[in-house]
Amino acid sequence: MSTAQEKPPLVLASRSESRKAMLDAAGVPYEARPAAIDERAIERDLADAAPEDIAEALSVAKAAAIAREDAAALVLGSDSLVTVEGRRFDKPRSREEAREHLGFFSGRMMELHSAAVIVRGEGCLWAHSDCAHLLVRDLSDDFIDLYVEVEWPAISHTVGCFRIEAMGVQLFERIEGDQFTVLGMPLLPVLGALRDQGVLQA
Ligand SMILES: Nc1nc2c(ncn2[C@H]2C[C@H](O)[C@@H](COP(=O)(O)OP(=O)(O)OP(=O)(O)O)O2)c(=O)[nH]1
Repeated sequence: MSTAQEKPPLVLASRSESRKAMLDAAGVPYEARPAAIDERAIERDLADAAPEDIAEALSVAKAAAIAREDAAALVLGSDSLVTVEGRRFDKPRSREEAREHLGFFSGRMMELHSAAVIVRGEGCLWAHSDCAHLLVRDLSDDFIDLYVEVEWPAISHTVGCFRIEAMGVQLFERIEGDQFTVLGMPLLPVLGALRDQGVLQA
């Protein structure tokens, strides 16, 4: 007799293909359930907070939204945001906005903050944030036009207007920091927390 499908012990409160790809590649059993939260409203309430605190708060909001629906679930939430010289950038809403963002990034240092949390019921069991530094080279207008034509609409789903695993790598002179943080989630600390929670074999 077939046994009921084992319910994966972990819920990823995200629609992010990048985060799902990281967990899939790492062999982490999970179920993805995107959280419907108003990120912009939360960011407005946290306008003066440090970027890492905003990323952590958004991660908690996503995970808590799912945990409210399923009190037994262990829920992983994550968020990434980009700042350049103190100015925060969300995902571009149009080709034109992507070109504007890239024009501002040119020649400047980008900070990519990625946070992750684990929530069960009302409680946040674990939280972590990390920051990577990406030095954007001087970008010509012709390059920006070509880049946006090639990478749109994929970059409409990414903070910083780039996929590092695709043509986005051409934006940078130097990258300092964890590769997974750049991809959108501090995976190594997440795996450690999942071992502590018994989701993964220690
Ligand atoms: N493929 C790819 N995605 C990246 C890269 N850097 C950042 N991202 C993605 C990861 C996230 O999906 C997105 C950051 O936006 P958010 O943190 O708001 O997550 P998103 O709205 O995608 O999903 P979620 O809110 O978690 O349901 O940017 C990269 O280099 N490559």
